Amino acid sequence: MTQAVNGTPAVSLSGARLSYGDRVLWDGLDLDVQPGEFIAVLGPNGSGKTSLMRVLLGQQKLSAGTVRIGGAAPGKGNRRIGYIPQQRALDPTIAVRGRDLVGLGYDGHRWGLGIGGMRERRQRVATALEAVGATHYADRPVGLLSGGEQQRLRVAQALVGDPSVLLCDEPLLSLDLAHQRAVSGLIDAHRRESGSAVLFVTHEINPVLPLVDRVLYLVDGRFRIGPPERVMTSETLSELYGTDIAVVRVRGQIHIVGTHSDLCEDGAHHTEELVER
Ligand SMILES: Nc1ncnc2c1ncn2[C@@H]1O[C@H](COP(=O)(O)OP(=O)(O)OP(=O)(O)O)[C@@H](O)[C@H]1O
Repeated sequence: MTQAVNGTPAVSLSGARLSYGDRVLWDGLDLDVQPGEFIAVLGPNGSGKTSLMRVLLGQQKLSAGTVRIGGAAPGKGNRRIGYIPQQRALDPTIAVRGRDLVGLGYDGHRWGLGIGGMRERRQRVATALEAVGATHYADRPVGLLSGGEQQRLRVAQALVGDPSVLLCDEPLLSLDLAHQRAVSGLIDAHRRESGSAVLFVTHEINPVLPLVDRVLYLVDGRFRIGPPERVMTSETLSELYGTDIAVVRVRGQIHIVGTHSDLCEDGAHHTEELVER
């Protein structure tokens, strides 16, 4: 993990609370994320993971506490946030080409590019497309691409602007194993080379387990923060879920064993780690 040059965390939440009406998603959340740090954000459906991303993007106000991105309030000033949103299939009638979609990620914080700037932009977009294996479909309309192909473009779009904070909301969904590895490798390389802090929402920790510095695990208003070996234990997860949960490690992978209703809000399926008893 890269240490902050001037000691300013890439992301800082202090006494953070988010509630919608009577429903408290999380409260008293203190979290400083250092440049280059990789945080996995875990928790069942509805525990507030995407809402946390929205707070960091400046799209959702905290109910209490403070949030800082690189020392400043989130929002318009923080142009170097890369965001890979939770996947939704794009409208099939969208005629924009993949190459143009990725270009928007480069333009986000640059205005009035001269000729040299345009050349640089073209090159950076081409490199990002190549890195996610999207070059061969970059000139097709994005609406006609498969879910996995669209997802790889979103990853390229988030990385092309060289973000200092990378927010990823289930970026591996609908990717095959080879592309899951390629995408997590790209995110890892980016944070190592440019010191970008990564907050990575996922229901399945195993594909990124070797990259994870700390886990933020949210359950029904409660949370735990710490390295995977401290948070992903039977004791901690049983406390968090308020019921008997067993965490089993098999060949370096983590499996959570509990009943379906123990692990899911409203009985909804939430995790591929789930092993029914
Ligand atoms: N603007 C809003 N107003 C009221 N309730 C909201 C709002 N946004 C989200 N919620 C509710 O807050 C809860 C948390 O939503 P969020 O999308 O953050 O959960 P999540 O942990 O990302 O879930 P999932 O794993 O299903 O993606 C949900 O019950 C959702 O319905």
